[in-house]
Amino acid sequence: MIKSYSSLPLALTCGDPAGIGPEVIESALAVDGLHGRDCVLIGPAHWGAALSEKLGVSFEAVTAHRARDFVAQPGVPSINGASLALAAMERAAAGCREGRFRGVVTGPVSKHWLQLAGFQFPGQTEFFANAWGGDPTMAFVGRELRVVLATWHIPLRDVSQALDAACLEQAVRRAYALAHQFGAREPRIGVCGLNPHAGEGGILGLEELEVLDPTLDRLRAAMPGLSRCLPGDTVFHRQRQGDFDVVVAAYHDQALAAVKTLEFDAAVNLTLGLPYVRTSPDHGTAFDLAGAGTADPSSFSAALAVARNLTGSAAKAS
Ligand SMILES: NC(=O)c1ccc[n+]([C@@H]2O[C@H](COP(=O)([O-])OP(=O)(O)OC[C@H]3O[C@@H](n4cnc5c(N)ncnc54)[C@H](O)[C@@H]3O)[C@@H](O)[C@H]2O)c1
Ligand SMILES: N[C@H](C(=O)O)[C@H](O)COP(=O)(O)O
Repeated sequence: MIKSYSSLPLALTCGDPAGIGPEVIESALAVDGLHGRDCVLIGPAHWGAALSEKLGVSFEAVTAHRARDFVAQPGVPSINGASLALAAMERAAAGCREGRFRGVVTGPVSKHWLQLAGFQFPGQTEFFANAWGGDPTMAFVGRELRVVLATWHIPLRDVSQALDAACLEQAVRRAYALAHQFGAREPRIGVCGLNPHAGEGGILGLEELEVLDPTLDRLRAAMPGLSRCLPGDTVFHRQRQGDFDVVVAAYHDQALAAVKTLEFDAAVNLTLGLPYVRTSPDHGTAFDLAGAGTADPSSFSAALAVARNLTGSAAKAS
């Protein structure tokens, strides 16, 4: 009998084993209604075996590429730890392609340490796009905030050039689809300008007048709820008041400063445009906290919930 898609497990990757990934996964699963029984953990043997015994969750062990017996110390990042995190991502990506997993929730990794271990991508978003095919878009969904990024892992000085009509159109279309997916019948999309006060009529920058607003004006025929460029400093305030289903941000920190300030515990990093669902908590490796047992697992729990929502739950909560 062919397994239905929604009966496949979700892969949960450990993230950097010296960061808070392993412990937030453990804490999240301990209070999870399913105890992760619709999931497969991927990470270091000692961690996964203990959790598997405690919660009955399935587990696949991976090792650092060149040090099979490496054991990470919390708070002490290393090339071997990053290599193990990468092995977990590789296993999860391959498992989706092979029809073993229905999606992936990734633990946080350090881009810096991954690069030292030979990783060729700016982040996990680009890694999974390369592994699966597809043209990714970074998005965050929280309690009240939903935001799609037009650009993300690029230096700030390159944003103006990258933010052309095609880039903005893709972000707007994905924001529109995301709003639909989350139940909006006639999506209202608020779009941040690039410059202070959305350029203030050209006094503070010309990108809005020359590129962004003409693109939005063209797209509005098919998407009547699409704004013109709005000042990025107030658009999230307006979203919380209920004006927009999804906001499109021009660049990484325009979105994430708001998201992480207001909803650090609740927001989820969701990669759009890929053939499989991939979510992640909004926080990083927090090496400064690892091992203390105080890391908040809420964003990981939320990432798991969003992945379940988008892929269909595989089992009944106990
Ligand atoms: N999902 C991901 O893979 C992801 C997301 C963001 C950052 N990162 C990576 O993480 C590394 C560290 O990034 P950073 O220092 O900018 O951000 P960070 O999120 O790791 O830490 C920022 C601050 O928030 C605290 N914090 C983070 N998560 C917490 C939690 N669950 N509970 C309580 N406090 C928490 C940390 O102790 C720290 O003070 C970087 O290499 C970055 O690339 C990865
Ligand atoms: N840009 C994300 C954030 O700040 O939360 C984060 O770095 C994760 O990116 P990837 O999921 O592509 O690794």
